[in-house]
Amino acid sequence: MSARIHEIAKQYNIEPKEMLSWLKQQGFVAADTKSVSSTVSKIYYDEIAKQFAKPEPAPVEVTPEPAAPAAVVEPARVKLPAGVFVKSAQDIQREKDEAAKAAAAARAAASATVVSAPPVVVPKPMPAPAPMVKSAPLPPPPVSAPRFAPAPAQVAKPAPAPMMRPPVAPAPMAKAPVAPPPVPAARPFVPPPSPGAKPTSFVQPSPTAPAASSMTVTEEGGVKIIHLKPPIIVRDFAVALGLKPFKLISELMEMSIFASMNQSIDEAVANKLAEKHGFLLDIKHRGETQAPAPTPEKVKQTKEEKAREEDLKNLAPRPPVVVIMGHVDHGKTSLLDAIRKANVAAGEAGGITQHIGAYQIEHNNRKITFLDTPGHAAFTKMRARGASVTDIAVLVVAADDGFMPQTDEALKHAQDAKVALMVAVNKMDVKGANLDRVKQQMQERQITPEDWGGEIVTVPVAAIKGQGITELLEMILLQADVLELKANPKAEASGVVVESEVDVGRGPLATVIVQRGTLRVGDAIVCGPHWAKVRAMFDDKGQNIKEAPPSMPVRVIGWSSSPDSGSKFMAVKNAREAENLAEEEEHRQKKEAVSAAAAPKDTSLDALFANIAAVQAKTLKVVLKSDVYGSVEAVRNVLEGIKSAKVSLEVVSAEVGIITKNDVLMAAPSKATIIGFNTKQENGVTALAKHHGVTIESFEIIYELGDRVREMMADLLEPDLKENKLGGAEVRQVFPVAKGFVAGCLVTEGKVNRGITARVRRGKEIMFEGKVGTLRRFKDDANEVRAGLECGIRLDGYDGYQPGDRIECYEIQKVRASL
Ligand SMILES: Nc1nc2c(ncn2[C@@H]2O[C@H](COP(=O)(O)OP(=O)(O)OP(=O)(O)O)[C@@H](O)[C@H]2O)c(=O)[nH]1
Repeated sequence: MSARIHEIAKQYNIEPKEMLSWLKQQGFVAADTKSVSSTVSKIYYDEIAKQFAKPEPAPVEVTPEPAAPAAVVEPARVKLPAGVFVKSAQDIQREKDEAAKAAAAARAAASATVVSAPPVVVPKPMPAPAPMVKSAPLPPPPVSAPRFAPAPAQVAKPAPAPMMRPPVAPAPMAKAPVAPPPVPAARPFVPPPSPGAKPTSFVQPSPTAPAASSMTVTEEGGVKIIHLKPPIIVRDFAVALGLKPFKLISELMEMSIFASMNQSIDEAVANKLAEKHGFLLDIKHRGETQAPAPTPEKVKQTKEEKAREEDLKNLAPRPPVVVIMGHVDHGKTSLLDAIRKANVAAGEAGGITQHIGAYQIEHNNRKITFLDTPGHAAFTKMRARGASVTDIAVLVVAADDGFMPQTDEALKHAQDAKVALMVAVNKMDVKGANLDRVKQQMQERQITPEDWGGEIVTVPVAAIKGQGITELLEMILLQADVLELKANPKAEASGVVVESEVDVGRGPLATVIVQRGTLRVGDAIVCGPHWAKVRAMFDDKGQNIKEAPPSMPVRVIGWSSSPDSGSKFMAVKNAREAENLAEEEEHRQKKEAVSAAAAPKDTSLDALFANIAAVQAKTLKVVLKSDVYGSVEAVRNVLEGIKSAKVSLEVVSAEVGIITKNDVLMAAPSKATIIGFNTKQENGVTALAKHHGVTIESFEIIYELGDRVREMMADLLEPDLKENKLGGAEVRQVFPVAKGFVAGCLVTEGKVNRGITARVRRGKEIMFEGKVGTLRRFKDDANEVRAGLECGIRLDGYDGYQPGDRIECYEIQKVRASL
């Protein structure tokens, strides 16, 4: 609703032009307004009233009411100039309602700051506003509406509601409880066009509202942060909070804070509101340098710090994870078996032992986890992937053999991995067992046994007889105590994949060891480019379990594909997130592979020749299949260990599973050999392989596999020729015969055969090489003449024998070339 300028001017007895120019000056009408018939928005009525109302008693009177806060202007009690303004009954009712609402709000404002309000408010029109303190004891009287009530009839619905003013704003009409400072009537009203200065503007945006503030909202680690600089303007703040400004205003009112859309609120209030709506405030004051936005690393670091703090609160002891390493045949497997048999965890007896890559036993009511893939291949592979699942390494040394090359290798791996080391001297029962010699060797390697003044716990055992097992386990537990192994079982699960395989019925399976948190059926986990929704979990006895706490090895079902042993896994929010993360990782790996392939190549001549040589070099191509992922890795390691300058080895594929017809079809074009390790063949594979000329070799012992592959590689080379001496004879006489001459000889070594290759040697010089065409014993032909006997020998095509010559008989053997 609005009134025309001349009408307003008339009301205040002011020249319309004067009124127009003042309105323009205040920005209440457009600067180019020329006509006094133009209208003025009712939102300015209050300001106009403040400026032009006379100090004399107003034509509007509000009957004072004893309950001051309810200083509601009863329209019925307002004396209106007769005949000027006509209101319908509904209008009056509405005005009543609105007035009541405003009064209620005003009461709330007053009650927030005032204990008892003065009983009466006489809304005398004050010529100029006496700025009210924030704790204005009285709600502002409904001045503006009654003032404009006499406005011309075309103001169909005059601004009726006596709006309460925000306590922070000047309360122009409210009588101060003490004495309102006398204000000169003509004092010009200088309302800053700023929003906060317009007491009634809190429900109407001011035309001169400040430009949109620089509030920005960011999200870091799931927390929404509003970055802003004061002043905190209600409207902008509402936008940042995602609220309608009116909603925020009403929330402010609930807090007894009355602010218009364009007013500012203080930081404490903003903080409370932000908190209520789940935001954090980042307030930058002037002069403060804007802190750089946190980097993803920073966010990650903060998250990790949080996780660490969380862990510290919930740390609980966890069982040690032990690996057994040592030289071949020193008894690693026997020791693992002995430990397992002797110490089945209570209540688990009767379960069927499953090889899942790790098992857990109980000793003295405490659990110990053993990785049951003996040897260091799996261990090193895990380390290569950055996984350090092992706490203690037990180095097995046979008491009769002592330290051997692989013992040293295993020792180096354990030391590199910085795991706690213990030595089990095995085979103490065999003849020739020498514990002291082993200890001596330990000392030489700077791993002095405890009882020799060093730090390395050394336990003599006889795995095959089960002797010393208890002591070994006790020592392991003692070592675990020293290490103070702890983990937070309450965290989200994370850990390491120990082994994986593909089961025909159940799909990919993987044994994992939880390192932190507890893994539960139903959890979603991600492991590099693989993910799983845990459908079921089994322990090493094949028993179904629902939860796996830290250090517990479990076989997990529900994988999208076979994860790599040694890779780390972690639980995430849900399957969708797991799948997304796995996809991202797959994409990243592919990209990495593509960019590596596209990397500039060495184009030097040397490189060119090296390439030509490489092309010419023979290559043995291998398609590898194995029962479990751990074995694939182990076999691959063995194969990669075969080095040759003459033949190279190319593993076309290395997968878990049985040998299938597909493998044959894949191997055929590249003439690859299929190598199976501990795995079977699909029906019909043999026939298909024969048809395509594909060789399949199966092994159960890894060293045999290595040897055979070496042979196959060597077979690709041209064989080496080796002379095999069969016999020798000395020429004593030369006899003429019909066709030439025969050498009369004494066989001095081996034997001489007819048809064999021989050479005639005179001193160091070879006179002739050819076949033995004639071999006679006396006058008879002979096939073979042995050492010590005389005979006649003639080589086809040669007659130049002389007494004293030597006839050497030999054969050329083809032997496999060496790599
Ligand atoms: N007398 C005796 N023989 C043992 C003992 N421990 C193991 N053996 C024998 O030593 C041989 C090798 O034992 P394994 O347990 O297979 O040794 P390993 O280190 O696992 O061997 P690889 O798996 O080939 O590396 C087997 O014939 C065992 O019977 C022991 O305490 N006393």
